[in-house]
This record gives sequence, structure tokens and C-alpha cells, in this order.
Amino acid sequence: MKLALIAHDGRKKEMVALAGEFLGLLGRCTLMATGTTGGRLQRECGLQVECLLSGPLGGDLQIGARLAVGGVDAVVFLRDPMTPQPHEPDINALVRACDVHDVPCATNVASARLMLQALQDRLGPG
Ligand SMILES: O=C(CO)COP(=O)(O)O
Repeated sequence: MKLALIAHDGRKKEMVALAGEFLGLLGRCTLMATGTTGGRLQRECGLQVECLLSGPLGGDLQIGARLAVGGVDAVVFLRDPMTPQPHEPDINALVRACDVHDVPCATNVASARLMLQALQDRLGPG
């Protein structure tokens, strides 16, 4: 299972907490992330994560490009709806790519929890 993990600055703490809840599952997945999110997941959760570019520098686009050719099975994208982002077009492009290719994309903690739980149930006990 190839998972992409992305969080805006206002949601990084929640991403780290969420990853902590699903460490068993995430440890069995191939993980990629935008740069800063990935760095925190490596340092604070001990996860092996491929760190792509930071979001504002093109990381969302890199994930979108992979997703378009089947390289991503699911996305957790904890967006901060209260803070304008300089790379809003890139963010929209990634979410659009998920819709175009019918790839599950959870954009808040509640939906991410449901999605990760479903993946965990599907993969069975580690
Ligand atoms: O901006 C982001 C997603 O749009 C996240 O990028 P970072 O993980 O590098 O902060």
C-alpha cells in the first residue's frame, strides 16, 4: 500500500498524532510525504518516509504526478482551511488528481481516521 501524507503547518501536530495512532499500519506501508511533513514523521514517529519537495516548492505536484500514473493508493492531506497558502493551485491540482483517478483522499483528521482504520482492517493483523 502506497500512502502519501501531507499536512499544512497548522495541521502538522495533528498529523504526527494521527501517525502515532496508526504506527502499525503505517510501518507496513510505503510512505511518501511533502518535505517538512515527512521530516517530522521521520523524527517524531520513527517512520521510514520518502521526503519529496516541500509543498510550496512543488511537493504536492510531485505527489499528484505519481498518483496520475498509479504510484499512490491513498492520500492523507490535512489542509489548513484557515490560512491562505501561496501554492493554492498546486493543492487544488492534487485534490483534483485524486478525484480524476478515484484515489481516496482524506482532508481532515476524522476522515483520515476512518480511511486508515479501513486500510488496517483490510490489511489484517500485522
Ligand atoms: O504545503 C504543504 C502541502 O500543500 C505541505 O508541505 P510541507 O510538508 O513541506 O510543509
